[in-house]
Amino acid sequence: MKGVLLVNLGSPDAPTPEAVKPYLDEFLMDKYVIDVPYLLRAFLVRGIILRKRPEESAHAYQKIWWKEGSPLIVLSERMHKKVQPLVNVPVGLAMRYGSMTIEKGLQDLYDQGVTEVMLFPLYPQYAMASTLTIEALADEIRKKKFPDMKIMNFPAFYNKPDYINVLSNSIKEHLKGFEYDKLVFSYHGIPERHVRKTDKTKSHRKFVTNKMCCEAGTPAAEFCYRTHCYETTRLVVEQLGIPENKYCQTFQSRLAGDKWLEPYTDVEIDNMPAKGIKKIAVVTPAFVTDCLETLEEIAMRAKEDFQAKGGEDFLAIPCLNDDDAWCELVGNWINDWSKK
Ligand SMILES: C=CC1=C(C)c2cc3[nH]c(cc4nc(cc5[nH]c(cc1n2)c(C)c5CCC(=O)O)C(CCC(=O)O)=C4C)c(C)c3C=C
Ligand SMILES: [Fe+2]
Ligand SMILES: [Fe+2]
Repeated sequence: MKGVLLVNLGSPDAPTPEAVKPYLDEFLMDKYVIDVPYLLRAFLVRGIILRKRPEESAHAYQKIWWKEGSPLIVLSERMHKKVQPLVNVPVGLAMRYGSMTIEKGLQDLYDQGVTEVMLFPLYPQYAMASTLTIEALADEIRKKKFPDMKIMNFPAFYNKPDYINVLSNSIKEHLKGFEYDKLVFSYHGIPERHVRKTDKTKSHRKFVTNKMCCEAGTPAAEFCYRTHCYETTRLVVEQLGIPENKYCQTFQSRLAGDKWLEPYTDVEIDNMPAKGIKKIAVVTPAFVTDCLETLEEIAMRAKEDFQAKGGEDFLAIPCLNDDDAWCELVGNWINDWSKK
């Protein structure tokens, strides 16, 4: 029997330093996230980052936490609940980090008689810190615990016309009645090195801000997160007919240290009021679910910084979350696969 496992990133169990610390430890000790040799990673993460970060992150989580729990988990569960009745195969939900593990998700499907799983990372664009780490862990668990199970990885959907359609319609709906000088497409950042690592053609060398690093549709672009982001932006902008001077693309949530993809969201947004850009809307298409990075970093912190610099109107566009059209689309993709 076929079945599906939807996988999102995960959250700590509570917005406290005690709960955030082990969560961040699991997250940042992942070799696909901080991709340096184990001893150096342990020194960076446990010796430096985890000394202060759990306190700071817990404080940020407290600002966005809901009565029912982490927004990312609650919204993923709502989406899961809407998708299940639309399809004829069991659908599970798991998180890459935290207590809703991929192992439990696979076990649950296995117990229902599922032997063929479609693994569905809830990320439109491919990155080793998001998609690949899910695929690698699921395969590791399969080999150890479910050797007779088959796993098929649902590919990145950053340019699928039906996804672009749903995303564009959602953006259009949220922009209704909002006059803006600039629509900012802000994607989660990654170190530039990650793009080079996943490029099997090894043709990525220099990155020039705001210029493509590889051509969409070529082998170099197959696993290029940066080009996937540019493609999502290009296709949405094309569908909505947004002129070139009315939008820009940036990357958020960088950690100190390496060179991350540019331009940086915080720097760009801070500089906008001085350039006369006083009304902005921000959309975050690297996330299908609202989370710390959209609700706190963008809708709170970026907004405050923008207004402190003289910005007037700021609209944070919600992610697709449990939007009906989005859930229907995921249901359609599952049905297309399960009927094959
Ligand atoms: C080296 C560090 C990180 C990389 C690379 C990275 C890539 C990456 N992350 C997401 C999605 C999410 N990240 C979230 C939080 C978050 N991300 C990092 C670090 C890296 N992410 C940290 C340390 C944190 C924790 C919070 C903090 O301390 O600031 C979240 C939100 C989780 C939540 O509970 O709400 C998401 C979602 C993607 C898609 C990605 C690569 C493309
Ligand atoms: Fe992240
Ligand atoms: Fe590229």
